[in-house]
Amino acid sequence: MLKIAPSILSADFAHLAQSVQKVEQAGAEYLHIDVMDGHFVPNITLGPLLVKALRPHSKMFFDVHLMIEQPERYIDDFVQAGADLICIHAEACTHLHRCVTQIKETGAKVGVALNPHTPLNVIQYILPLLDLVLLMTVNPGFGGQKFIPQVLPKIDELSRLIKQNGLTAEIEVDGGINAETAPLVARAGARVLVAGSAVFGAPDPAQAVHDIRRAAEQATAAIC
Ligand SMILES: O=C(CO)[C@@H](O)[C@H](O)COP(=O)(O)O
Ligand SMILES: [Fe+2]
Repeated sequence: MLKIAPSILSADFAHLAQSVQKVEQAGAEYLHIDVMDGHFVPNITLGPLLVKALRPHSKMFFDVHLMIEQPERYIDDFVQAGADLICIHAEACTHLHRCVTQIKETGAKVGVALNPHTPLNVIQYILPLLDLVLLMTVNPGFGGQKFIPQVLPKIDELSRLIKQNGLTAEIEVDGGINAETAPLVARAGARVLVAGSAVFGAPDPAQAVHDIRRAAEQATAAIC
């Protein structure tokens, strides 16, 4: 089943709880929370305190995307704050397997994110441990960037790898996803679609969630 994950990076931070409730009522399954440290990426966003503040306002699955160096320092804090899944960047971890294991031991789900240029083989041997692989379709750091189409064959390759090996990891895509690009990534095999500016920058965020889902579902229905 296809899941829509609005990214709060493009939401109105002064009215965050209301913005989150709008997309939850529209049926979005995941809430994508972008954490940036000003080192791994040039931008700085938010920390566990904000996740904790939002938690009582939503039953959505909190998908926390850590764009931070040495994420092992903050995993426990984000899980205690209410994260359901922690996604770390392969490029930000010297000991990726150790970080993945640390997340699993908290009881949270675990994801690994790959930048557009990073090959799939960096996660080849730990793929069976993962609940989710996040393929970045922009260079991380900012919302509102243009989709990078060169990632499409990578989505397709990962999708085949997961199927061929009988694995269960979900493929998430993040960056430049809207009703035009959603069909492309869904056709390639992505099943969790992050959308920030296309949802929270739209005049009607609830309608935007429906439009992205419909566009992706029509594309996958056409394959079957
Ligand atoms: O992780 C990131 C950016 O680094 C994303 O989650 C963005 O928030 C997506 O924003 P849009 O490209 O959908 O506007
Ligand atoms: Fe993200």
